[in-house]
Amino acid sequence: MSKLTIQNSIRKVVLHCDASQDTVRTTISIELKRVKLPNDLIRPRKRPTGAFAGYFLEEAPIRPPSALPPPGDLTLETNLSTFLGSGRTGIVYSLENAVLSDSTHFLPELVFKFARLHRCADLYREAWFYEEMECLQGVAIPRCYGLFEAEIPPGWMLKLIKLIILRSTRNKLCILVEERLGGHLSIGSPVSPELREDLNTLFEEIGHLGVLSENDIRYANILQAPACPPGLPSLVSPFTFRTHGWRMIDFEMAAKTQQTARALAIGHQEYLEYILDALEAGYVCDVGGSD
Ligand SMILES: Nc1ncnc2c1ncn2[C@@H]1O[C@H](COP(=O)(O)OP(=O)(O)OP(=O)(O)O)[C@@H](O)[C@H]1O
Repeated sequence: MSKLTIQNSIRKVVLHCDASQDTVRTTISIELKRVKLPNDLIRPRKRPTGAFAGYFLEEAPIRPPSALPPPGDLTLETNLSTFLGSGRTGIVYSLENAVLSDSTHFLPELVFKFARLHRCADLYREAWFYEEMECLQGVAIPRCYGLFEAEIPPGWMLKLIKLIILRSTRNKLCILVEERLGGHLSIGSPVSPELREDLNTLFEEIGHLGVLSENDIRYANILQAPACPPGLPSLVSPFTFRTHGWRMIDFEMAAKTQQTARALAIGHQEYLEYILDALEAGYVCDVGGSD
C-alpha cells in the first residue's frame, strides 16, 4: 500500500516551465530547494500596557512539538496547470504531470503559490504560520508541503501570462506548496446554522495557538476542504475535537499574540459574521485586510 507523503517529505521541487531569453523560447527546468525557516522569524506581539488582563495570557502559547517524522528527501517534479487565483502576495496554480522521486508515496493534489515581485518576505511569513500551526494542518488550514526557492537563471523570463510579473527585474523565485482545496462559499444562498457553526468554530481553532488573523478573514480566504477521495481526509481538531468542512488560507498578515483563545475567537467571529451576512444578502463584504 502507498505510504502517505507527509508535509516534510519533499526536499526539492523541479519545475518545468516555458521561458524565453531574448528571441530564444524553450522549456527550462528550475530546481527549487526547501527553505528552513528560523523558529523565531515571528516574535509574539507584546501585550499592550493597560490592556484588560482577562483577555491576555502571561505568555503567548508555545508552538506544540512537531508530530512529523524526520524530514524526507523526495523530489517533486512538475509542470504548472491551471491558474486558480491571485491576491496581493501570490499567484496560485494547480499542477500537472506531478511526480515524486519515490512513486510508492501518495501524492495529493497540490498547488503552488508564487510570491509576486518583492513579496517573498510575505510568503516566508505565511510559511512560518503554517509551521507554527502544524497541528491544525488538515484540520482548519491546508496541509503545507513547504516553502521552496531558487534563482531564475539571469536573463530568462518565465512565459506564463500571470507569471510575467516574476521576470527579470528580480531573479528569486519563491513558492509555497499547499494541498489543493475546493471552492469558495456561495454568494446569495442562505447560510445554514450548521455552516455558520462550522465556520465559527473553524476560526476559533487558530486562537488556541495565539494566532490572530482578522486582517486575513475575507471571502476569498475561506475554501472548501478537499474532497476525500481523491484528497486526504479532514482531521479532528486537537482543541475543539471537531472536523471541519472548510479551511482558512492566507496568513501573511497574521500575528502571534498573547491574547486568550476566547478573546481571539470573539474578534474573528465578528469579522466572519459580516462576511456571512453579506453573502446571504448576495454580495461580498471584506472588512479585514483593506489596502
Ligand atoms: N490551497 C489552495 N487550493 C485551491 N485554491 C487556492 C489555494 N490557495 C489559494 N487558492 C486560490 O488563490 C487565491 C489567492 O490565494 P491567496 O489568498 O493565498 O493569495 P494572497 O496573495 O495571499 O491574497 P490576499 O490578497 O488575500 O493576501 C484564493 O482566493 C483561491 O482562489
